[in-house]
Amino acid sequence: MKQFFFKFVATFRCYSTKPTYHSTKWKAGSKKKLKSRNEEFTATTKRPRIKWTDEQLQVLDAVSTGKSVFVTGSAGTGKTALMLEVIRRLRKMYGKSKVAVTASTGTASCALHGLTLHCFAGTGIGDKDVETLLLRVLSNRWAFHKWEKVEALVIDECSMIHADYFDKLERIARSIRGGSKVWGGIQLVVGGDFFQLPPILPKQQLMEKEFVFEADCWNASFDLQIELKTIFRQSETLLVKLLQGIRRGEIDNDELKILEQRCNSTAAKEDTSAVQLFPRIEDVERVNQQHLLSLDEDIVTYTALDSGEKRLKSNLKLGIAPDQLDLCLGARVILCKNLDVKHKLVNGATGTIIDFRCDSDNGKKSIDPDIDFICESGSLIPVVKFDSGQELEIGPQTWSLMDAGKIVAQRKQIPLMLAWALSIHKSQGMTIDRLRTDLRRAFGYGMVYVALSRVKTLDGLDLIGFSKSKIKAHPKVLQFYKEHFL
Ligand SMILES: Nc1ncnc2c1ncn2[C@@H]1O[C@H](COP(=O)(O)OP(=O)(O)OP(=O)(O)O)[C@@H](O)[C@H]1O
Repeated sequence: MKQFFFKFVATFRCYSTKPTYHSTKWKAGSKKKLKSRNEEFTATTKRPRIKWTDEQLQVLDAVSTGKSVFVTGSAGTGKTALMLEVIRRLRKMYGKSKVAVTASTGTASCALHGLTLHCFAGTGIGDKDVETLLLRVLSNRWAFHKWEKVEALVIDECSMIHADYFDKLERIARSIRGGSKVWGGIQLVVGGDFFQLPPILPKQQLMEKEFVFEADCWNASFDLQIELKTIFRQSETLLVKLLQGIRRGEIDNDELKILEQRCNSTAAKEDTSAVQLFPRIEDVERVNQQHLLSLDEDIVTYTALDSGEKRLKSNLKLGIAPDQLDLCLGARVILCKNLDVKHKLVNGATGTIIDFRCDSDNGKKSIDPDIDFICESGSLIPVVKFDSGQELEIGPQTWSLMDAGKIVAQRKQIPLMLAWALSIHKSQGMTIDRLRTDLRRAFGYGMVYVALSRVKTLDGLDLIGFSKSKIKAHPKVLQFYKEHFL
């Protein structure tokens, strides 16, 4: 039986940028000598310099003076970029171990190198009453200790958190830490846009309160609630205006005509480099599998290698490298880890598999030896030609769940995913150059806005199954923004 020996792998610190898709077509050509191995790239990772806007500076100042802040804003206003700076400053203020970095989803928590909120809280999915959840935390030394000592709690993508769960966490924090202060005195920094995807409620669970801003403790939780207004992802005035209308569920006939012109363009249909977004995961898997099989090449399978504390391993499955990855020559892929920010080899960079190399081909073993356990077809390392032009062997990478500066669980896998299609849920937070989205099965609020707000230009957008009725903003969300930010 293959055995996995836990081995510490020095994980490099990457500045996590939001994924950006590049849609330049891969042109087949002569295979150039590979420029570098992954390891050589890791040293060059740098934090990009950002000139913060006045609104962003207001947030940073408030955070630096110990205030609790809620930051909202349209897609692409820099909420996550700001969160990364907030985290850096909080860590300077309190020390790394006293700042908990979390998000509502696995993907969002990975972008911040944090944990999911549920994982941090130690509550499980949080569906029990608060007394039961509190007992659960009290009997979990790890979780209890964290609640006791944390000074600042960062929560990103809060639009997907239930009001009820937020209230329960506040009660837990107060009970464990004592005193009468809201959240037991923890400084909160929460980010998200309620016009994007809402919380997913179990079918049988029709709750009176749904959005986290309806939580009883919401207003008392913050010293400052602020909406960022400057949009960075798009610069075309027309597109910005269009997206603002879609966000609020109101578009006029002229805007509708512009969107109808983006429907089913033949050029886009033929552009295989465009990323396809679907509301449902079944469609994503179907399209990716169809494309993979249509290439009629040998499939090479990679299975993730997990280690660490058992109760945390399930978190490794959320939003990062897949459990199983099937690749073949010609497969369209995206990177799901930052390898080198400076050279644009970042989470979300797209490319095509052009080769598989056996690690012993070049006479010396230089890629992680765990490739033997990950690759079922004999230590084959995929070679990707990125749309930016670079060719690179992609060896296994390590994802670590960190808590208070310590590694608590790890996954090793090839940092790639199939990229012909993605779910709209997965795309929240991404920037995509060339996008095709099939909205026929779109459901609920915010979905059309999330899908369309990924593109940077109107030219990069192709729509299928679009109709005005799919553009919907939740009345409670409209009311919340009217009360707080207009
Ligand atoms: N002050 C700034 N100046 C220039 N660019 C900025 C600034 N703030 C953020 N950005 C850039 O804007 C882009 C969008 O930022 P980011 O992804 O953080 O937005 P977001 O509000 O989190 O979007 P979404 O709601 O879709 O997740 C990123 O490329 C980011 O680096």
